[in-house]
Amino acid sequence: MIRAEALAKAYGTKQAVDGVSFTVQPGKVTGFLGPNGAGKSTTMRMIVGLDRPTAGTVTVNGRKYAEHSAPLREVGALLEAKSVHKSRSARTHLRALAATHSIPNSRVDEVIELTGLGAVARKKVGGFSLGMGQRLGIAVALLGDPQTLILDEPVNGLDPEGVQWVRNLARHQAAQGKTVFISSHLMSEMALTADHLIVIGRGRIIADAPIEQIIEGRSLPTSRVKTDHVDSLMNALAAEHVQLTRVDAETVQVVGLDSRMIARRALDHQILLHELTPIQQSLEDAYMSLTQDEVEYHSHLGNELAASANGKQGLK
Ligand SMILES: Nc1ncnc2c1ncn2[C@@H]1O[C@H](COP(=O)(O)OP(=O)(O)OP(=O)(O)O)[C@@H](O)[C@H]1O
Repeated sequence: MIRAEALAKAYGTKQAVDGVSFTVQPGKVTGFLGPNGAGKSTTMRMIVGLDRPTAGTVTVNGRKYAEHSAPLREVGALLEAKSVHKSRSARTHLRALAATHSIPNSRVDEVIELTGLGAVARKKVGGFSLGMGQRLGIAVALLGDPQTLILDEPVNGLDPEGVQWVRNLARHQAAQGKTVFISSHLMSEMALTADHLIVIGRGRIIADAPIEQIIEGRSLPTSRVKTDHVDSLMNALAAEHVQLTRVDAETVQVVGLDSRMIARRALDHQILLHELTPIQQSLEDAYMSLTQDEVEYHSHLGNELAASANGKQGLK
């Protein structure tokens, strides 16, 4: 279990992490999401003692990272900054790390196998692709068979097979009762991987809940309705909290009314509907709506693309 209490980090006048409190529970995959510069890496670095908090505390299984006698056996971490001698082979690197924690060479062979590095384990790390480097980072994280796994953007640079492999690995570790904390920009990936989400924006927690709750909590009911009497239907449904968009001559998208209420209003006004389809919001939509005020650098083009993608989704 990871517990942060009023954890904060300032770089000069920049408040990178602004007093966050959260708990990451064992037996689950917890996703750590947030826009660029939100404070994810800084938080993760503080968990493993690579950055010193300016205020607050963070513990892993009740102790600060540095207070664990064999940290590699307690916490395995893949963080963005890697310190690997480029002229060493992956195997030598892993063996050197294992030796510092009295981890047997047989475990080195196991993690090489587990991370699919078998074919390149004797090659120099300097020549590794980004994906191979990520796999080596994950092999290091797994070396001590730790109770807690912290992975910062683990799918960066991985091909689809690699992405699926990370997902299975995370789920498998959580199923064994381990604490798994993963940061990612890929909402769609988190939807498939995480049980619980902590969302951070500008150094503050903006959501901390099971994944379904985040999707449901942020989404207004949305439906696609077809009728031969679009104008009459739009008049019948019009209200301050309801958004109506005419999609084509017979289709309206309705946001802010559930489908039961739409059917009731149509019946009251004697309007025949020939389609009424509730549309599920994606995690991506929920995330965009949560973080829209928290992004450090807004991209207008990005927002327009997202809006048009959302519109398209509603029409599928
Ligand atoms: N060493 C540093 N010195 C100064 N500012 C820093 C340093 N490290 C991070 N920051 C700033 O702190 C804020 C949080 O950065 P951090 O890397 O933790 O965010 P992040 O959520 O991991 O972002 P990304 O997804 O882009 O990696 C950013 O504004 C960043 O510019």
